[in-house]
Amino acid sequence: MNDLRHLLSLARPWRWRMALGIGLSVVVILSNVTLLALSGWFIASMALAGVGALTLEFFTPAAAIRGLAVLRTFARYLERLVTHDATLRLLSVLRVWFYQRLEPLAPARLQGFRDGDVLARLRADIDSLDNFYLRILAPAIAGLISSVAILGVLFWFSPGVAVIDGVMLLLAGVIVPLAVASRTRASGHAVAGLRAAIQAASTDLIRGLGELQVAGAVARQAGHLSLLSQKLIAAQRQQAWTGASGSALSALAGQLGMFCAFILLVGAGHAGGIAGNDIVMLLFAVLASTEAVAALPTAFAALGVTREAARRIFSMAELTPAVVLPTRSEMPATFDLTFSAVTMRYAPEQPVVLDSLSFRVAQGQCLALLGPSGAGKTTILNLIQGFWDCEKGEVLIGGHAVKSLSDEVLRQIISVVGQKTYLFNASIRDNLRLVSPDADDAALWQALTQASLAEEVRAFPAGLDTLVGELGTRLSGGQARRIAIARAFLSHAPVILLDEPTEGLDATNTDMVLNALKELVKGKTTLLVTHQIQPLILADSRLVLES
Ligand SMILES: Nc1ncnc2c1ncn2[C@@H]1O[C@H](COP(=O)(O)OP(=O)(O)OP(=O)(O)O)[C@@H](O)[C@H]1O
Repeated sequence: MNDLRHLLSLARPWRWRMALGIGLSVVVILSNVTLLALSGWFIASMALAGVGALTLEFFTPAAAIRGLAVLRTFARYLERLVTHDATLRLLSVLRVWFYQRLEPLAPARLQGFRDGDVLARLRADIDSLDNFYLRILAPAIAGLISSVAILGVLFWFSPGVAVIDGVMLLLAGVIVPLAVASRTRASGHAVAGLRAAIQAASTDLIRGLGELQVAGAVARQAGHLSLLSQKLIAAQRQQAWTGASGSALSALAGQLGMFCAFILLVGAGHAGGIAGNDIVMLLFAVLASTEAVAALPTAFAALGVTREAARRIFSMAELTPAVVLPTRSEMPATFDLTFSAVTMRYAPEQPVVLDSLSFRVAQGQCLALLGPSGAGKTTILNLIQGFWDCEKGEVLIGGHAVKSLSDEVLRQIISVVGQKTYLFNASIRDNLRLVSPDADDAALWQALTQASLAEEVRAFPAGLDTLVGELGTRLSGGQARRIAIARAFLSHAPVILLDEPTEGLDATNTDMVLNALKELVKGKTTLLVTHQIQPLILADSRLVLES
């Protein structure tokens, strides 16, 4: 329930809009009940007037019936407009709010989650929260207010009928929905979990299709996905069945209430306590009053999914980032890089990766980091980028501790060229503008020339508009690497981190990349991680780490 309360606190800015939606729902329910009751009364009165048992002025009730029909249609339209508007506004803000909380968690805190799972939280779980106000909170509050109003009016006519209707509303609007919610709690958890598992398995299937095909494992992965889908269908079917059974029970309670009221009212009618047309009106009112609570059983069937979705979102959003960087900081005046007695481990129970490591890279110099696999070279790059914090010691840029610099400053002063450059499925222009959104074509061509890529891009029919494909699959490995170098030129970052910049490239591409990097690192403080010999021509000095 805490998660749902948290959700409500995020919805505070729209509380008046939400209250208006609930108010309009009450108007719809009450106009419907009144319309049916008044129509029943009117028809019965007309019949009695027809046999001369009653004289009737029929203009006023006929006009009221027309007025109520118009009111209920108009109020229903407005209610849909206002409640959906409030819900969509809440969801859009929630998505941005969640993304803003995710960003500082990457990459350190998100490594324990599968990509598909994070995506499912951002998309499907947030979508599930539309149930909360639209299908659960608003109908429940509107149902409560309308029920009290209906029972008040019934009590004025006949306390006995009010008691019968009260019991019926309690049964249909409280007991049945609560029973439905408790029966669907487990399947609700399962639905949210299975949706995330399906998202993760589909991501694996699409991303690893090449490997799966080579290993002949596509059918196995597809079978796993199909199994998860069947489980999801079974869980959703169970929810739908329970919700539908709840609705049937609620409707039955309504009919039962009307039957009991009928027996009571016919008895009262015989005793002369109540007129025939009023009996019909009250019976119709009892029957129509089920509308106040009719939506609740199916709504409460969705409560489990909604609660689980809220739990999954808030439990991730409440994680503390591995490093909390300040929101603002000054820009260092110089850009030398210092590790001062740095001791680092990834978790308290894990072994030490760096043990009292100290070194300094003077501004404009390039230091090559060498050492066996697992010695901690990538860890050093992670610390400089502010992705992780060290246990002891300090990492400084221009005399400022990295963790005292804001995220914005760090991203401005550091540029990374690694073997795994993420390219978006967009044009070359858009991929370059990622680091410099305002760069014009002249600046982009200059960066491409500096990265030794301009000639090849000119040769593409679409030039800068060439689409690079998913993860840059339409470019060669060397071209993708040189896009990363062009980005580094565009960013003008004074600190360059090179992580295996020529790994996996053939001799020609290695030469081209190294020529571009020679230009890039001129005058910049550079840290080069490599297992290869050729990139060492970039380095002014070397540091060999022991395993
Ligand atoms: N995110 C992480 N969580 C936990 N342990 C990690 C993490 N990243 C690296 N390690 C561990 O830290 C140690 C150093 O890893 P690191 O990647 O820094 O080595 P490396 O020198 O860059 O290796 P390689 O040359 O193979 O890339 C390894 O034992 C590794 O298992």
